[in-house]
Amino acid sequence: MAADIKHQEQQHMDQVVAKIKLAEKQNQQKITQVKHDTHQLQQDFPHNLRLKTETYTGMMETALTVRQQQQLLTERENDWQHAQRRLDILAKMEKKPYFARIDFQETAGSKVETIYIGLGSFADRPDNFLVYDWRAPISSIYYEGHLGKVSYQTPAGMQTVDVTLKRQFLVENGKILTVFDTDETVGDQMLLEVLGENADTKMKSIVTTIQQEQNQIIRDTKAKLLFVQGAAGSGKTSAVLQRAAFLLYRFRGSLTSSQLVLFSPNQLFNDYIAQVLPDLGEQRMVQLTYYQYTQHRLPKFKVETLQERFERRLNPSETVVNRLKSSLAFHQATLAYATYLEKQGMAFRNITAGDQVIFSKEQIAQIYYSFNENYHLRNRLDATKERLLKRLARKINRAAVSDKIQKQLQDASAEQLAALYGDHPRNFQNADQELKFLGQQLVIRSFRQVQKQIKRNHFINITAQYYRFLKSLPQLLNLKQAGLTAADWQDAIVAFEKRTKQQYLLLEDATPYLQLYDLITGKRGDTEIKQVFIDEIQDYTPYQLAFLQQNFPRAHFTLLGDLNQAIFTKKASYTLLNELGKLFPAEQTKVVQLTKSYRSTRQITVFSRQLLLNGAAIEPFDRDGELPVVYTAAVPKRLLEQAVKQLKSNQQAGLTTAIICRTLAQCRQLTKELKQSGQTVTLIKTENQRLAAGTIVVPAFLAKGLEFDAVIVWNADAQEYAQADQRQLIYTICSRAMHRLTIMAKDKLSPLFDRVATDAYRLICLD
Ligand SMILES: Nc1ncnc2c1ncn2[C@@H]1O[C@H](COP(=O)(O)OP(=O)(O)OP(=O)(O)O)[C@@H](O)[C@H]1O
Repeated sequence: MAADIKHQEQQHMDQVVAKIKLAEKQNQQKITQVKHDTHQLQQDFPHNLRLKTETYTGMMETALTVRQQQQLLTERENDWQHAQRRLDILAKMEKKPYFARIDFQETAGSKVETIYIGLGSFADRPDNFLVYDWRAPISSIYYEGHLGKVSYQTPAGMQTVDVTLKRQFLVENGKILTVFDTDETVGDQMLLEVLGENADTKMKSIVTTIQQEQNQIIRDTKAKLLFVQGAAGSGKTSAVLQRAAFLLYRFRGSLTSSQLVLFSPNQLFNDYIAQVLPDLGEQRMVQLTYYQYTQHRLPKFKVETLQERFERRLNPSETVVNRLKSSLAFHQATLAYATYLEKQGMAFRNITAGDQVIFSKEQIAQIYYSFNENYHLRNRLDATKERLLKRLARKINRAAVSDKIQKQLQDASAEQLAALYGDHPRNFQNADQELKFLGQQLVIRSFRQVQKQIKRNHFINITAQYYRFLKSLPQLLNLKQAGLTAADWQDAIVAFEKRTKQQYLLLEDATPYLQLYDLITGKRGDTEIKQVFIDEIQDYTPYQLAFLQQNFPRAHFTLLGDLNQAIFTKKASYTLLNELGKLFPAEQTKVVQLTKSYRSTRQITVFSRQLLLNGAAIEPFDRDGELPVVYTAAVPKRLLEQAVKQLKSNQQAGLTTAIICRTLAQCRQLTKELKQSGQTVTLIKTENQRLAAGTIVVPAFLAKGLEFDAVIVWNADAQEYAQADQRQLIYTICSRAMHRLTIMAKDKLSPLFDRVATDAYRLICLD
């Protein structure tokens, strides 16, 4: 019976594949035709073009012809790109035309309809869809429910159908390997197959096995803020990438991938996920890290790096200062300070030429505050610039006829004078006019730098301004309420001053600094960006989110995170959700929880969730594996020997291993030792590296968001992980493992593991 079904389905697939191949051929012909047309257009163009430059109408005519030619070429180019993209999708579909079949009835007694769902849609004639795109409204029923009545969203409203069959296929190269008939949303069996595979260095799309709750994230089009809190490995990153692909499809014609931005935890991660959108047949979107976003706008500073942020140890008062600078209250204070600056308190720099002061800071301040109260900071700055440029022009005119300049002109050589004339026609009314003109040219040259300083806002001093803001803070908010004394705050200001002298900015200062800068210069947000996705949101501060919201005023935000993996913001992350409520109105916010973890085997998830104080809600996916193993030894050499053995055993099982240490220094040390023992390992030192194949040694802060077949947690002892706030870190590290987890500790395992039941792992003492 099953064999019959498989046979029939294969026959159907063969027919579809044949039609896809035909379409590929036609597409290829179209591409060849477009290429030929383009080539022809370019060749013929010089012959068809008659340059008419004598008269104005002639010139206009020529310009018009050139424009038409450009338009034709652009059209061809678009046709070509479109056909090429279609061809790419067809080539993929030829190998795997679809992965599911659904039979359903629209109303009781009506004809049973059958649809097939694949990576893209395919019709052999208009409206005769042999395959539906996974993002089409009707495809939603595959992801949304069991057999029986299922509702799905269409542009015209909700539709309900009666699903009578749900069939999934595992396909390779046009051949059906397995057929699953299921009553599940997306059957566990199929998921098991997919999850049992070994990891690649690139993330894969989950299009065939998207789960119901993930589908809600992917297909939401209403929320202005979509907040996803999900356990490690629950598919947040996967869902957001599918979501990007979905939105591009749903709003095709009005949304392009350049209007999407993804903020990711580090560059390594960008490399890891880079292939998903292209695999789904879409173009890549802009991906960047928050560090890149700020550092690029602060070229004169060295902004704190990920590693520095992670390894920096804060004393109690620094922790409170850090929390304050990260808060929405501090953001409010920045806005309030900007309002105050409309009346007084702006810090200016002299405008100079060499050592001569052209406009003093007092003069500039006087101009800046001379405008009436309707002028806000942006207009004030623009009006000041305008006034300064006018005054500069007057200065130039006066100086042009001064004795000093006229004397210089008399001494000038013929070449120098020719340079001053430039292209200007030499039809002056009289000699005075001519000398004035030459004088102006001479002065303009020496004042060019001054003009630049004015135009580029060099007369405003942002560092001094930010410093003044910090000093004014006690008037803007209640320090005591924030848990700080005046003396603590004073210390923080001194520390800031010291750092800025070395051109160094902590990440906690970088954002307020930029925010103040933007308020003063009136920088407008980027209205082109329509969707902002932020992964690992727990590592962002409320201040940063407020800043991003201002920078992308038209965008919808999708924020994904796991408060249990807050390895940078630690406890502070728990206030994030609260603070978010202040940024986005509740009626435009949707919160989705993902509790099932797909990445790891049941044993690994059960083990790692016990590391958390509130991990009980995390549901393991029922995929069986080995118990995690913990090795302890008093002699470090024993652990190293065991690590080498473990690497070999992992390799034999076909598993790629990542050894994760807490710090980069430990990674370096371990890499050295492993290499001395003859192991081939790659040390991941920076996020700018590529994820190499084979064993890697990687510090915890770079392993964020990634996953590996096997993980070895190095130095998991009491010395290394002693503090309560490292609980999230150790959870993050352990939850990177898909199939096998090994933990190595010198002497005694860290007390952070005390909560884990002893039957959740095997403990082996190597002494
Ligand atoms: N519906 C699904 N079908 C198949 N695989 C899935 C599905 N959902 C998640 N996975 C797999 O689970 C693993 C974890 O997914 P992902 O990295 O998206 O989770 P995450 O929530 O972002 O994790 P973390 O917070 O730990 O970084 C990936 O290998 C992904 O392919």
